[in-house]
Amino acid sequence: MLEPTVAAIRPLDEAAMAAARELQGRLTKPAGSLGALEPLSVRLAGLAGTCPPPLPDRAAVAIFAGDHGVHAQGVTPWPQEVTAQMIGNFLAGGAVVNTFARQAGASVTVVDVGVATPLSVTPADPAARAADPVGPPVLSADVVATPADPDGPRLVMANVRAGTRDMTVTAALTRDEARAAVETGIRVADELIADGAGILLTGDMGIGNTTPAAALVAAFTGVDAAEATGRGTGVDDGTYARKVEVVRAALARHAPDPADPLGVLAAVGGLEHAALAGLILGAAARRVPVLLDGVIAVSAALAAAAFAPDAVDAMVAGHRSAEPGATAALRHLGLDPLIDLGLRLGEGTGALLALPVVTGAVRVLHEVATFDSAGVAEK
Ligand SMILES: Cc1cc2ncn([C@H]3O[C@H](COP(=O)(O)O)[C@@H](O)[C@H]3O)c2cc1C
Ligand SMILES: O=C(O)c1cccnc1
Repeated sequence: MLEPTVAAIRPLDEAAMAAARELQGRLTKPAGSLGALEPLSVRLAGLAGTCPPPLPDRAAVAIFAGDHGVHAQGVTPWPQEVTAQMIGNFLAGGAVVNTFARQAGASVTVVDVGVATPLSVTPADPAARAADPVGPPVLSADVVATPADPDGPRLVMANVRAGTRDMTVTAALTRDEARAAVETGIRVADELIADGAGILLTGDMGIGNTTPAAALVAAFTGVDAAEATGRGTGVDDGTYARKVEVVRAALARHAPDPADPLGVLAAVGGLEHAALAGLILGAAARRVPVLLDGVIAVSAALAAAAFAPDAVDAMVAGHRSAEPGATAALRHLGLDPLIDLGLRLGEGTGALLALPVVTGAVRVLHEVATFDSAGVAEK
């Protein structure tokens, strides 16, 4: 599934981009006055292969959740169980991502791709659902399916393994495990797009996951561990110094080759990072834009770009995370984030806040009058 998906990722459509540039020049506004929205609208036309491109409606955020063996190195103050507990919160609608998703009108799909704590949700079946109509929406499927409440958050059970191994001791994943996670992400993208999603948004949950994110950024961009590593959930000075050394030690142990993205993900990645790389590849192959969240997302985007350089054309950087590794990754990808609010939460929150900007960029091409049609004089 990985290889055909990578092979399906093609360059942007030049004719559609030329049409979008030409249309931008005829709309009733000074040329260039919409700043970054103009090249974004042109790129999305090139991605869709048509001008105007479809409105990015029926937005879907996919939150990939996983745990991390490197948690044992004391890289975060939070207990590992919080990953599973937050999944319960996502399904109950109580997390920040749920609030922003409701505001944006986006669906929320949580994917357990590698949580270590057994989830305290029972796989739903229609009979159980009917008996408990107000219980949390749960699914038992390794693909996205329609839950009893089609508008509520849903869970996809696709656990590859119960957390990664400690990357300072051994490779976090085998190549087969990394591939299984990437292919889960591709499948989730396929299912969400088949369900009608016009744009995918990346989300993540995994206590400790800013540490593998930093290692991925260093491996793919070549920046030093200190430049790639941030304070995550807010670690103290001692923990931060240890975290930098953990990233440095993992890179020294594995010497990951950036030309072998599956090898990098296996050595120092996380299951949610690998699945996010797959989601991005799946979206790019189907020529649907993917709106990136914070440092976990952009570290996964580096892997996706290493698999398929043209996948970058499908990526929109939602925001600039406060994590320094995010800035290093965005620079490497050549992406400018749409908003910069000092967020450092993850879950998909920054991507959701940026969604109206993307929609606005496209809606302009659909709705704004031309100088000709509106009878407005040109300069
Ligand atoms: C309550 C809570 C909710 C979160 N939502 C996202 N994260 C974010 O913080 C974690 C990464 O930070 P670190 O590497 O420092 O552990 C991930 O779970 C990420 O999704 C959360 C973290 C916590 C504690
Ligand atoms: O940038 C992020 O996504 C992020 C930052 C800190 C903690 N968790 C996620």
